[in-house]
Amino acid sequence: MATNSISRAAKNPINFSARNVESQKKPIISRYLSFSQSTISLQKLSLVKGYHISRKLHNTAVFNVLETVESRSGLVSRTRDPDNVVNTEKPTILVSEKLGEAGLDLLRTFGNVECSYNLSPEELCAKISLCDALIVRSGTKVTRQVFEAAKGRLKVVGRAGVGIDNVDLQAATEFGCLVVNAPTANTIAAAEHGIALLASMARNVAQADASMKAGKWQRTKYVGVSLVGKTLAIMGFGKVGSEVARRAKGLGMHVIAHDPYAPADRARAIGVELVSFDQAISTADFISLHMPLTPTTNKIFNDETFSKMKKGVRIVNVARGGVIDEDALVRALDNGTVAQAALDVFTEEPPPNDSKLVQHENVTVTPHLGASTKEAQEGVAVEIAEAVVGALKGELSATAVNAPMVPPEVLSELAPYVTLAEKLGRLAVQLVAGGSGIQSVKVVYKSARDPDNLDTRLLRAMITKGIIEPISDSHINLVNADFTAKQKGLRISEERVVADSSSDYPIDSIQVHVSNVESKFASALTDNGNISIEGRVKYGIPHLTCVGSFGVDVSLDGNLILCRQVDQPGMIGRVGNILGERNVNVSFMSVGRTVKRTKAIMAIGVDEEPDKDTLKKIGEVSAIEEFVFLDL
Ligand SMILES: NC(=O)c1ccc[n+]([C@@H]2O[C@H](COP(=O)([O-])OP(=O)(O)OC[C@H]3O[C@@H](n4cnc5c(N)ncnc54)[C@H](O)[C@@H]3O)[C@@H](O)[C@H]2O)c1
Ligand SMILES: O=C(O)[C@H](O)COP(=O)(O)O
Repeated sequence: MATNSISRAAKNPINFSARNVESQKKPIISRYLSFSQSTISLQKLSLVKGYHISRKLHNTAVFNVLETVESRSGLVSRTRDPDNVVNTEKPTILVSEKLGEAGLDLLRTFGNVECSYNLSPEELCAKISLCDALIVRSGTKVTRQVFEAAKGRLKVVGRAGVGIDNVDLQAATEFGCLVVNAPTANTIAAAEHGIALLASMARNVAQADASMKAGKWQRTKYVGVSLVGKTLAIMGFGKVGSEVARRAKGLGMHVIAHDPYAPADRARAIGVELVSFDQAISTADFISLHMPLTPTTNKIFNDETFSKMKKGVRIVNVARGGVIDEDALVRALDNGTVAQAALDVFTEEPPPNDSKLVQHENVTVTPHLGASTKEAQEGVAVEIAEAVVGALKGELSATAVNAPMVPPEVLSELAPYVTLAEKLGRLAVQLVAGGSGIQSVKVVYKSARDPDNLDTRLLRAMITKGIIEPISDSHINLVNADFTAKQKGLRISEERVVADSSSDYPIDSIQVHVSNVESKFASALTDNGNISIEGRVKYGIPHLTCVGSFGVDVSLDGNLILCRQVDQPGMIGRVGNILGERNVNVSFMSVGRTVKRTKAIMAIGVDEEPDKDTLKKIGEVSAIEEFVFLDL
């Protein structure tokens, strides 16, 4: 087989810096975000045509160039010159929450900076149509109404911090507004706050302080517990979680962690054992939460999971309030399952004044202060100022969270392959067994095209998106895919296999191989121990064509059940009946086998998600040896 290797491990990722991209294909976004002070007048003339970009709904992540926007003369704000001779045209940057001085200074070198804090939603909407950029923290809600009120002028929203849950990303993208964040500068601050809460909770510092200020001297009431020798479970072993682990080890704690997607060797390197969710919560004396808020982690700490914890466990949360069912936590505190909790984040911020959780005597609270150190705020301010200025200049940003930058002609040809790529990524990650930790993914494109005539950056980004988004709150696109993969220790390499078919079509097939992991569905593993899947586009529709060593042919739409069974008559009917009886509509079925009457794989597309009982019934069919349900 002839191979033309274009391997690009994340060690040497595609450089999306502006300089590099300039020499490749000029990104569309720079055509309308370009904003250089020296050449602004010429640019203004050349910017009479820009592009309005929208993101397709429903997870496809295909970004469409919708329409050209006739005139963008509103791109430039006018500042009155003191002598009233010339108009110095500079972008206007609205900063709606406190930002470090170093960041403000940097912004002032480039634009007119207006700092207006505590704006009501109406006041923000009234101002925004005069602004080219908006910088916020977690306290400003950047809603669809804000983008509507901007009337096309707002070009970039900068989130001075990690979480972008206060920005309506869908609306931002629809309105052609870039959103950038500052994901790394507050990691240490958040980790230090976690440790501060851990230690002060264990020694009742806040309660004892309040008691003394109330004129009491209660030495026996506030006897604490020691940290040394205790087991701490870190839930979410990412940037903040691993820094908390390092510090807790320094305090003499035994640290374990649960993170289904973290590489075991990164944990081992700092002496932390990765364990299952149940093992972590049932053996820990202290639990510290550092996972993102995603549909999977929403209220993951609830009545059921609290009941599995060691009686008297102590919990710290500096991640997001929504990962805890707060009513269940109050119950667990009341019945003594949880001895104490220390919380920096809440489902609703600020929480209501009469919140039972906040008022609970065994709870220590801080008002979302994790990132609030002078150092972190300066760092975040500079990180976000650089990103916003870069975006206003038309440069690509490594921390963009919603930037579609694909030339329209490339996009229209690749669109179905883009969908295929993301779905293969989503499928691959769902086939990985919890605890395995993905480190290395190889993507193989079979194509008759000359490599120079096939730009796979978007496909690679979408595979990365498919792999990372189900397990993280990161938003992946062409700009930030490599950056995010690298941050998560995920190496993605690409290889080209030359096909002898027609080069009218860009790609014959895409294979995704995940190395050295265990699989929830053993049949997805090939002889070399990798999870391997392959897909193709047929009549414009993405299809799954291979799972492990088994050929199948199902369109990738809705949900998928994969079953391995003894190859014998009647299997399709039996499984089909179970689904039919429970009103689950089968959209397609395909059976693949290696040798007749031995083993076969059945791939079943279903419109609805079958309930647990239905899946159990499928598992009970005697000839079925294993099965897995996959959400596409
Ligand atoms: N309180 C604050 O001021 C503050 C400051 C910074 C970050 N944060 C929050 O802390 C959290 C972690 O931030 P980070 O920068 O370390 O992010 P990160 O992306 O580096 O780490 C998150 C980790 O959680 C893991 N994860 C995903 N799903 C999981 C699951 N179901 N179970 C266990 N682990 C899972 C991911 O694999 C990843 O390793 C985020 O929610 C962030 O918003 C809060
Ligand atoms: O997501 C973050 O970066 C933290 O939660 C900090 O938020 P803040 O900028 O509002 O302090």
